[in-house]
Amino acid sequence: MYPCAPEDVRRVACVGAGVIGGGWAAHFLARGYDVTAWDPAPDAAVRLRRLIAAAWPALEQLGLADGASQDRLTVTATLEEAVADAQFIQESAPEKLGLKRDLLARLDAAAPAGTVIASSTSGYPMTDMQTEAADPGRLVVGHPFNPPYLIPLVEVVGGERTDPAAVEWASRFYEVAGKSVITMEREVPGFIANRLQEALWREALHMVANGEATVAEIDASITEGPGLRWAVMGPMLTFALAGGEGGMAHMLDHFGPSLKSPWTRLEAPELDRALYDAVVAGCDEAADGRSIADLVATRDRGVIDVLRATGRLPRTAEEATR
Ligand SMILES: NC(=O)C1=CN([C@@H]2O[C@H](COP(=O)(O)OP(=O)(O)OC[C@H]3O[C@@H](n4cnc5c(N)ncnc54)[C@H](O)[C@@H]3O)[C@@H](O)[C@H]2O)C=CC1
Ligand SMILES: C[N+](C)(C)CC(=O)CC(=O)[O-]
Repeated sequence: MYPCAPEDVRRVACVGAGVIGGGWAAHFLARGYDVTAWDPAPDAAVRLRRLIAAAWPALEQLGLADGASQDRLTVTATLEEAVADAQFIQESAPEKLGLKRDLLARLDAAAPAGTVIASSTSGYPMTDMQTEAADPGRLVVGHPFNPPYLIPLVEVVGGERTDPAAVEWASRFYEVAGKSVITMEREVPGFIANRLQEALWREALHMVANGEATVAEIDASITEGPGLRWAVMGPMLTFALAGGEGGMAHMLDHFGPSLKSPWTRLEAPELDRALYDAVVAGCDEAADGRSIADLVATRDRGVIDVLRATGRLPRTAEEATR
């Protein structure tokens, strides 16, 4: 049914080549795949090659697969050419439901029979996106994190009409391609990680809107605080340690009653013009004159340092050869 086993994939198509599609293309190239890409924007090829070139130093530090090369990228003139021989397709077009529905149906019509098609959507359930496709069984969500070439996690989930075997195939493929995979049994709004991030972001926006904290204070509260722990242990195990020898049970007995109010207090904030402007201005101030390219390079260096420090990457040349 599938064109090949996940282990035998050689050609991947990336459709939509902005921040995320470009990041996926960089990741797949670094893993030694041939990548075809299509994006309707007139300047897409130039932007894509620039993004991949900027990511490449970080990818070299992570370690390139044998034969990996930026030259294995082909940017095609049409969507049909991009997917004609693809053994896996990653869709990363704008987050608009109608566009995703039409595009996934078009990809389904053009792709070789059985090729799995994954959407990078950061929130739409596949059930809502697969409505127009003739073969919805091969459509899955493969939700990455920015940048996909550095952040290991991808959340995989199907829709009501997805064949569970396609979810399994996609999860295995991502693993082979070097990702850390969470395969979800059922659709959940925002998947897992974005649901958590959205809760944090909702509170952050409320604090900016109410003048309770600045953008800089919000960022520092995470990078100087819980963010340091979260790269090592998730929020659950981290809080279990807050209970001392009594672990999570003591933590819940001790703090549960006092936490009930903050859990239920706030609705989504109104993203009005004043809040929009305050968040944008706060981020400009936090960037302190650094360009987006400078910030990307700083983030990439920092994430690699964290991956090394937490043992996900070798710390020294000696460790790398062990
Ligand atoms: N930016 C982020 O942090 C993350 C985004 N995502 C998801 O990835 C997807 C892409 O988002 P970004 O890369 O951030 O957006 P982006 O705006 O950077 O890139 C979107 C690209 O799609 C192209 N495009 C427009 N119409 C298209 C069409 N009909 N077919 C194919 N391509 C088309 C645009 O020219 C553009 O290059 C979205 O579904 C988003 O939710 C997922 C995880 C993180
Ligand atoms: C902002 N975002 C919702 C598009 C973020 C994601 O979907 C994942 C990420 O990179 O944090």
